[in-house]
Amino acid sequence: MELETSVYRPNVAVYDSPDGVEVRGRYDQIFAKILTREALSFVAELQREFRGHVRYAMECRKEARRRYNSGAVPGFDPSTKFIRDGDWICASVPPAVADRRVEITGPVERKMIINALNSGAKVFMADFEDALSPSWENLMRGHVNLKDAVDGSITFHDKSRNRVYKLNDQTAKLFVRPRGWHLPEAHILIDGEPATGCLVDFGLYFFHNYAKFRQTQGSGFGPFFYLPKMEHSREAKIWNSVFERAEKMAGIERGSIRATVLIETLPAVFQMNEILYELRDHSVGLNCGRWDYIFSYVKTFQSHPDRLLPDRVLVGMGQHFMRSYSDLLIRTCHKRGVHAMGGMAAQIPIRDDPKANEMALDLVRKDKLREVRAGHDGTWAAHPGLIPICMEAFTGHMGKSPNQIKSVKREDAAAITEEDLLQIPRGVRTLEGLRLNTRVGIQYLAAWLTGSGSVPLYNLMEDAATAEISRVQNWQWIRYGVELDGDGLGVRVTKELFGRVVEEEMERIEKEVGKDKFKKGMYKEACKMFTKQCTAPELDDFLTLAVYNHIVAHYPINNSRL
Ligand SMILES: CC(=O)SCCNC(=O)CCNC(=O)[C@H](O)C(C)(C)COP(=O)(O)OP(=O)(O)OC[C@H]1O[C@@H](n2cnc3c(N)ncnc32)[C@H](O)[C@@H]1OP(=O)(O)O
Ligand SMILES: O=CC(=O)O
Ligand SMILES: [Mg+2]
Repeated sequence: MELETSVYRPNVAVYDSPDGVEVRGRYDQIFAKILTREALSFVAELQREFRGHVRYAMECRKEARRRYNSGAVPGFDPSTKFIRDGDWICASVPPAVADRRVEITGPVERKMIINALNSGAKVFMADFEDALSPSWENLMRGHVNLKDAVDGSITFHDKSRNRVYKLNDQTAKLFVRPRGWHLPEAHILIDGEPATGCLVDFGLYFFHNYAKFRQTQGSGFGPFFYLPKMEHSREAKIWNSVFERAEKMAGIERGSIRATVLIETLPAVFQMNEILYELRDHSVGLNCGRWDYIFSYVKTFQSHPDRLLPDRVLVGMGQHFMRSYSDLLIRTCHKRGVHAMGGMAAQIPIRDDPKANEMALDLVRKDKLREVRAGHDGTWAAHPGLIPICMEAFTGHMGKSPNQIKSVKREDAAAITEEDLLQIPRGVRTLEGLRLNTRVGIQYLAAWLTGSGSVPLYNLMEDAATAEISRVQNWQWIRYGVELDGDGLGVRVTKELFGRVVEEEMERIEKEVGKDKFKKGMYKEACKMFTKQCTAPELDDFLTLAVYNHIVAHYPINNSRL
């Protein structure tokens, strides 16, 4: 089916909502096929059953933040030692996803979905999170696209190239990543309050696709999910209960739904066993979400001036704390019988410069070789052009074995300590680092405000996680007036210096993107928001949460039942 959402006209129709559910997003006949009374009822049931648990989990996050802000550091929880020491394993891996050596990720856009499913990767992670700006239009089109993808009917006509896209016979297995627990969905009110974003994402996708998915993609299992940004196993426990609730509603066997949890917050690295334990009937492993993990390191230590990060470009997987995290994740997953997935290299192919392209591809190759040699079972690719390199690295090492779960135990990683996981990253802090964070942060935010959640900037993939690093690093350097190395040697980062950098970088952005695009885009608004965030007395928890209201578009006429 070709997706043609209706052109805008004043709302005269409304969604058929159950009691207590109010849809405040634009009405569209195509969206109405997703927002059915039955699907909305299911979302409302999830919201009503779990909202208290979610609220409590978010309060616990705040409480932990207060402790870290008073000088505490995260560590292993003595009260759950029995789980870490126990001999349990997770449910066995569904055959359909035993081999996940290369996974491509991308937002839930129509053409991207088709390209990703056809890309030759083993898995496609369709993203409602880091790679998506969660506007009503993006979210609802995303659901329409996924439904068409699961039933195999998805097509896309690129009119500018007169090219029609459709699915190949062989496609990647689909995983869906709902938003994190912290994000609301302001266009759907349940009992007068915005719904929890991830329950909307999960609920609508599950409701419409579970049957077809299990038949065509999961060989009796599924649907499959990626779960982002958790900080504690109590959050995994909520997901486990959500899955059980969904399985019951659908009348399918317990343990059908499977999910990989991203370990992408610093507190969560101390909870990996506990997270797997909570999800042991629904787990297909853990993944190293390296970009949010770096962001979380800064956020966790926002009140620890002795733990400042060096330039963003220097915080790679070679840093001791990052290597320790990846090694311990591999050991933990393999001990529990599940996949230990690697992460995303930020380099993307560079079309117009063969030499720079070769250098970028070489960096990706090295990153993937490091991952497979360490014992990871698969990795992420940001772009179809990187899949052959990732495949070569993993297949070169694993051969025909679908994964390394049984063959690489990494017993040596049992010696990794709290100190290893928290070790301060080494490197210089430079004016160029401050400039790059600023230039990238503003351009990313401008894109996000206009509907794009992942963009190429300076030949790298930028999404919400990488933009967060830019924001919090600037905040930290300004807050503690760090002394710069390199060109800015001896100069301290102050609000005044940052103000000058912002002005100069805005001029540079205007030159680079051209006056016309600069004027039409939301660069000035983005600059204002980014500057405010970097200079705020208190660090905001999430950039995308702080600016979310700017992409909310309510249609009150929807409610008048004309
Ligand atoms: C930190 C994390 O959370 S990582 C996970 C979240 N981030 C992501 O998923 C990022 C995914 N990647 C992307 O969004 C894109 O690759 C970008 C924005 C980085 C670069 O996009 P572009 O500049 O448009 O790439 P480019 O022009 O080279 O694309 C060439 C072709 O590849 C396709 N393509 C690019 N990336 C992807 C992808 N990830 N999935 C599917 N297709 C893709 C394009 O659609 C295009 O197709 P076409 O030739 O049929 O028109
Ligand atoms: O979601 C992935 C990350 O690196 O962040
Ligand atoms: Mg992430």
